[in-house]
Amino acid sequence: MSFCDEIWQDVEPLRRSILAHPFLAELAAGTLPPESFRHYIVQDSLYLAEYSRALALAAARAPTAAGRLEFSDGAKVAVQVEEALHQAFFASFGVTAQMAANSEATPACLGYTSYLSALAATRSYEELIAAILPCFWVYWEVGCAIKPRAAAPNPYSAWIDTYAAPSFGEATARVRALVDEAASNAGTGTRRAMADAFRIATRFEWMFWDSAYHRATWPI
Ligand SMILES: Cc1ncc(C[n+]2csc(CCO)c2C)c(N)n1
Repeated sequence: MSFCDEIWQDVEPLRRSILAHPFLAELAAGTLPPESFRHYIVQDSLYLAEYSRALALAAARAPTAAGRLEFSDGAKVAVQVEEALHQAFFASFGVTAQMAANSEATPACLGYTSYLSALAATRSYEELIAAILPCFWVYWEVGCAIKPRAAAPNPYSAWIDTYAAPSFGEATARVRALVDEAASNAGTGTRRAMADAFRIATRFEWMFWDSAYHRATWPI
């Protein structure tokens, strides 16, 4: 079994909770309240800006040309494609540039992005890319799970199609291969730290949707 297969199996209960989350169930059914989706896309814009930085730092530290290419491309795509998707949703869900500019990252969003930044600043390349992987892999799994059972027409179909696209599956497989390669050259301690980083980032993926579903704010 590859390292990625092992860590994927480790987070199986988390993945089950993600797939069963009402945010995704209602998104698939097309019944998710627009206010929850609006909250999600505004927070996701803030997330993507920071995620792109984490990818750029992973690119800078990648020991191989394949890693530098994949992560620098990912950093660019995170800004370009995802923001294009967001702009379209901003328009159709009534989010103005002003609303987006004035929004503040929620605890879930700031927790996730700060965690990635902390790994990039003070931990190994191996841990950083293990924490980067759930963003790809969890979204690919969610896209593939939702697409066949999504209601049609669905106000969220562009979002679903993005993450169920074969090209996105291919990008996920390439990042997975880079994580497997890093793990195969790493010692036991680093592999354990990679598994922890992967699990923590997967938890943050659940928290991100949960926070949007409840339209969370800071408690104080
Ligand atoms: C909270 C959150 N997690 C993951 C993604 C998905 N995603 C964001 S950037 C990227 C890779 C480069 O495009 C992927 C797959 C998201 N949008 N929001």
